[in-house]
Amino acid sequence: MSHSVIFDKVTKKYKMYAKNSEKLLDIIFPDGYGENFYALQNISFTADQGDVIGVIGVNGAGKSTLSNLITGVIPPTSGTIEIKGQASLIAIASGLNNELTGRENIELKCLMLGFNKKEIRELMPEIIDFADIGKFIDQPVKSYSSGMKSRLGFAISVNIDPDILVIDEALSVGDQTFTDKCLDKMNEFKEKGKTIFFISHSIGQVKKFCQKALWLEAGEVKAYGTIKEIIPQYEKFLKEFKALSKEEQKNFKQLVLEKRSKLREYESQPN
Ligand SMILES: Nc1ncnc2c1ncn2[C@@H]1O[C@H](COP(=O)(O)OP(=O)(O)OP(=O)(O)O)[C@@H](O)[C@H]1O
Repeated sequence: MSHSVIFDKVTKKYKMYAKNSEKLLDIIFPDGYGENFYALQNISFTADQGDVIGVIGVNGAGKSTLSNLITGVIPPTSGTIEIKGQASLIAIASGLNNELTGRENIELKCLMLGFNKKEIRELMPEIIDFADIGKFIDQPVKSYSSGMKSRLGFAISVNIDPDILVIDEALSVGDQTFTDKCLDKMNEFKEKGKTIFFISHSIGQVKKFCQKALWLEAGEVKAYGTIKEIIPQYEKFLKEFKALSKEEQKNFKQLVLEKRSKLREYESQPN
């Protein structure tokens, strides 16, 4: 069966409250309290079978929100997400229960994905071998380093053979040997025609691994196309962005949001 991911005008809104009491008041008087914050706004794109897409954008652009939406960890506020095939998220500590051991987490995730006990017994050694975290596999996840969590998350996700794989910064932690092992596995997936979303701050890795790029900026799609089209534009942007002071970088997102809101106001005015 072929698989794809279709986002149609997807928005994820969060409410921000200055005080906890405002949060309570908002339950009693909906929309009277708190400030709307759009982590993603009006996102539309299609990813087909075999697409390997690098999701790029500066801190806070909305990359992790997008990966959580694709994998169903969070629901959209509005718009529709159509996922054909089984998506699996690889993110540091994603879906791992801190109180359970590594082994128990493997069982839990596999059960949630519909595997039976026999299938889990067969998968278990492969996953443990890939994670390669030694005796820690029988320790609670709360005692793991972020590298170990990433190893376990990656090992579970790739060994359950999903159709759609979302890799959220998994390769930014861990040693080179593990990174190489992950890249090998990802290349294997690529050859099998899986759909892969690769969320990364490393332009080098995106260029090496992906054919397409989805550039998010302040919660919207700035551009979506081939690596050849998008990366030179993004590199130009990043060069200027990095030349800003930390304070200016922080203000940048606000400036983009203000400009966008002004443009929308202008567009909605009658001629
Ligand atoms: N649960 C939440 N409540 C409120 N705001 C949130 C929540 N989750 C994310 N956000 C906000 O949404 C925006 C997008 O966050 P997201 O983590 O998706 O960005 P990102 O591109 O993955 O950033 P980074 O590269 O730093 O990981 C940020 O401004 C973040 O503060």
